Amino acid sequence: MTSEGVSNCCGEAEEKEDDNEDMAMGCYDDDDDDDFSALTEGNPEWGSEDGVLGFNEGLSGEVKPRVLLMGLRRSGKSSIQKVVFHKMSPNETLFLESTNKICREDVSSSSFVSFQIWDFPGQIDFFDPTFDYEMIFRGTGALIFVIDSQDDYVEALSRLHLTVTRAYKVNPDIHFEVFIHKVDGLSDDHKIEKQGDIRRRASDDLADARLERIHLSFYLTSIYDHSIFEAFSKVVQKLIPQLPTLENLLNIFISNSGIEKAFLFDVVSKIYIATDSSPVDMQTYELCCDMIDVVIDISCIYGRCVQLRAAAQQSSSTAQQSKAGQAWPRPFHHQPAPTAQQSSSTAGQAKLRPLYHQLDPTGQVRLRPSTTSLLQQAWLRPFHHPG
Ligand SMILES: Nc1nc2c(ncn2[C@@H]2O[C@H](COP(=O)(O)OP(=O)(O)OP(=O)(O)O)[C@@H](O)[C@H]2O)c(=O)[nH]1
Repeated sequence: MTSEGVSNCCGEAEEKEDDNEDMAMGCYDDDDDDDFSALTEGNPEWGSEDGVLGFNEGLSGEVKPRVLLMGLRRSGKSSIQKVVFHKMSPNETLFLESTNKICREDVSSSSFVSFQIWDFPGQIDFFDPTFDYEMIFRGTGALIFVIDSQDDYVEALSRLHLTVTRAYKVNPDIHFEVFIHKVDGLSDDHKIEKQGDIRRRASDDLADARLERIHLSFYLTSIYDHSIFEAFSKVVQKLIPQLPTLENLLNIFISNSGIEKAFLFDVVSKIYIATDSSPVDMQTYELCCDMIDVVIDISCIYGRCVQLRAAAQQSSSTAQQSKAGQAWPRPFHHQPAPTAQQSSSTAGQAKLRPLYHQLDPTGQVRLRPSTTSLLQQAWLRPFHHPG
């Protein structure tokens, strides 16, 4: 399953010309001028009367569930969005500027994966009377509240409580997801301890407000490993009404094929939208993610990939190659020159870079070290034909 549509909130637009893949970028930047005032009632503090959204669009087209990313400033909201949906490398998030307006992103990977992500500025006070939070929460499927685990989380917890209780009153069907984020800096014991403490305090706050019925799900996440993809997978799965059917099909698939574990992946984001009912082992998930990279790398070498040269232009100035990554050097001659639109699509290049980032200035295709090592492992392993 490949991603057809992902929209970018930062004014970049890309179109991928491929038979089956279109990436439509919807932008909510200074150029848009729509109904955002309906939300903010013209409050310029939100920085977006020229910004973000068409709230009437539900009337004209399909209504997609919303996934809201909320939390205090610098908790990591935009980084999560960029790493998961734009393939930004985690280190690049160090240079992200603070978000000062709501950004909406359409993710339309397939008929199963279709939602909008709204990234809220940390400093936004959406309970200001001039801010129509009811309108936001009404169409929301999941609210992800991001807590920086490396910071003092007392303020974050009171903000979480306020957000959840308000949202629940407007829409009790929202799934409340708490990402205890940036856990890469913590030891395993410390992670568990933090999670327990945050869970206990959040539950106590809800109990004090006699709102025990609100269910919060907690995840330990970091953009520096696969935990953020796993957590997002679980969030997205809750928005897929066909999930039980998909799980059943995967159960049937593994019981009839002898395969140990099956995931149904959205290839580009590496979110898995369903798996069979056996428990998910993180290492298996990571291995599958790496194998997807291998397949993409190889299909990029042998498949039809009109944007490769555009990616090469981007990569040639940035790629730092390690010796281990120089497997399969291969001259690259047959790609058509990019159209003006393609070559101007910096968003497209950014997205392609992690997938194809192994093109050097001379046009040699080079695989990522992880791809090379996986291929080596696969080739060194004895092959037993089932027959
Ligand atoms: N160590 C670590 N740092 C992270 C992680 N995720 C994000 N960061 C860093 O946290 C800082 C803030 O990230 P942002 O994504 O800009 O935070 P934000 O919540 O969108 O901030 P606002 O736009 O101000 O609301 C950046 O320097 C990121 O590199 C993580 O998983 N681990």
